Amino acid sequence: MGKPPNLYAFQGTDELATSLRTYVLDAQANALERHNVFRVGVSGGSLPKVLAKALLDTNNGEGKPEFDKWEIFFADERAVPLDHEDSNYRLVKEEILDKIPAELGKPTVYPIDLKYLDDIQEMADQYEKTLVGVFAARDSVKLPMFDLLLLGCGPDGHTCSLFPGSPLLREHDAWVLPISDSPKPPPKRITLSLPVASHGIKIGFVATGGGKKDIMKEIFDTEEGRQLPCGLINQFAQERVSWFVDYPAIEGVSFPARRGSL
Ligand SMILES: O=C1O[C@H](COP(=O)(O)O)[C@@H](O)[C@H](O)[C@H]1O
Repeated sequence: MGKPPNLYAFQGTDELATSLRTYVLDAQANALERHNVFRVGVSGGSLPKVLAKALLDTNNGEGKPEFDKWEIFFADERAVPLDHEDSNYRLVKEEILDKIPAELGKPTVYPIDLKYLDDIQEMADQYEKTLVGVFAARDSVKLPMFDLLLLGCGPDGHTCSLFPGSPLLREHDAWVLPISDSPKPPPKRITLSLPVASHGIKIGFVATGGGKKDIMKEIFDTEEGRQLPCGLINQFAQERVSWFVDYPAIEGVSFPARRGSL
């Protein structure tokens, strides 16, 4: 039995962003030492804004993101054009990519292939092929191992586009899955599978605001919550998981949180 996930709580998003920066830069340093590249999977939703605060404040602490060594993948993506308001790529581009100061370099980004907007099975297969190309042949690597996965938590406990009760949660072979009936619009999406989403060297969740407190209590304090997608990642990845939350998001949560620092 491994150690439980880490739950770090902060007064507000400024403090949260400062610690998230330290966490990301630490993951970057480890990755660059290991293989001179930093492979990161990111989510959409509320995450990119907080991540931008963490990464783009050039006056914030020691160390800097070395973006020219970053390879950015999408933990999930909606089957829409890249400039569509629902696109996770658009969100990450507008919040982060477009604002990276030139001296920090440019990351390599892997968006979905728009050729397959009408065939999400093919879109998922192609994104999986992209991962295979980067993480080495599927036969030799059972699962791709991201250096860092940065995930969100929906108010129903979903993460990536893995929703509570979805049959996709039982998929153990594919790396990337299509979903055509997402309960949250838009319905057509692709997502990393649960085994891949649980397999990062580090997995950081960000959840902020009082709107998340009920689901945080469920995930951390109840047996049913441990079966929700976020709870399953907590179970599978244990101490490789770190949650970055603000105080309103854990109001009433009994699971011990470390407050104010990493
Ligand atoms: O639909 C999605 O929702 C989740 C959670 O979003 P949040 O706004 O509650 O943080 C997000 O992580 C995922 O990437 C997105 O496609």
